[in-house]
Amino acid sequence: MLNGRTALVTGASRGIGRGVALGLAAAGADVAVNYHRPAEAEFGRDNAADAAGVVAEIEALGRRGLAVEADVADGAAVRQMVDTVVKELGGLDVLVNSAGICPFHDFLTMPEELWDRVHGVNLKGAFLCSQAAARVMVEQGRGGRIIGISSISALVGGGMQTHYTPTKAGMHSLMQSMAIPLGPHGITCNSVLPGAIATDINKDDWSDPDKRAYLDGRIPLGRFGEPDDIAGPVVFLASDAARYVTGSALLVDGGLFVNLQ
Ligand SMILES: NC(=O)C1=CN([C@@H]2O[C@H](COP(=O)(O)OP(=O)(O)OC[C@H]3O[C@@H](n4cnc5c(N)ncnc54)[C@H](O)[C@@H]3O)[C@@H](O)[C@H]2O)C=CC1
Ligand SMILES: C[C@H](O)[C@@H]1OC(=O)[C@H](O)[C@@H]1O
Repeated sequence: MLNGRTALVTGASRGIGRGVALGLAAAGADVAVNYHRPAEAEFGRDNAADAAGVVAEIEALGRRGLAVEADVADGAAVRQMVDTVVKELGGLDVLVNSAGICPFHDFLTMPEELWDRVHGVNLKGAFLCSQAAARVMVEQGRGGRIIGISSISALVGGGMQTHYTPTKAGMHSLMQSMAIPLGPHGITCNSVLPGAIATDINKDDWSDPDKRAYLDGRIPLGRFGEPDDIAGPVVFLASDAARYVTGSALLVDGGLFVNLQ
């Protein structure tokens, strides 16, 4: 479905970003894997090594892969990253904004700096990457696809996520508004809204057996999601099959949202 296309996935060293990157490669795309070097290791991981591993998996699928380092909240680094992707892989057709953080925190004691950090990565980062990618796509003149990994949390609240859920609602709103100026260029902009997907972002929160049991009991399909469950919907939105889909949201949550009682 994506033969001959080139994609960039942000935050693709692990989790949903990695799953999406591999799904895009399996569908025929060459894929750039964005990673960043945080001040302190995230979940004890080596992001550069993890990103190199994802590139090796992409190459094992017969596609070209490229690891590109950039903090998505840093505009100059983002623009340099996009330039590198175009130079090394020959163009850019698909951008998936997956980079994101969600350190759970109480609202009343939340420091302003944490709000700024979460918004910088999750929302400003998506704006910076989308703007840099769209500039290339417009110049290329062959259309394009921009996909934001929003969340079920764009639709409902989280008591320990008052800094986070607005960024997920904002991700979807950003895609909706970008769809308007980019439509005449054949560039579609859509959101995917995952539910509860087993990745590092949830590792601490789901270590509470009661929380895990609560969520598990609310999912009609009877299991937590995996990153692979997000790859297929993203491949669809990135493909020609979704050529008339823009400004839309695709909820991918196993039924979690609708199952109130
Ligand atoms: N896991 C879940 O249940 C859900 C996750 N999401 C969203 O999915 C996206 C991916 O999250 P997960 O894969 O679950 O988490 P994860 O923690 O496994 O992966 C997050 C990725 O973003 C990268 N990242 C963090 N800060 C960055 C920065 N400044 N620059 C570049 N990369 C950065 C991390 O290094 C990592 O590769 C996030 O946007 C999150 O909000 C949405 C709904 C549910
Ligand atoms: C971090 C959360 O546990 C995860 O990310 C989201 O967007 C949803 O709230 C998931 O539960």
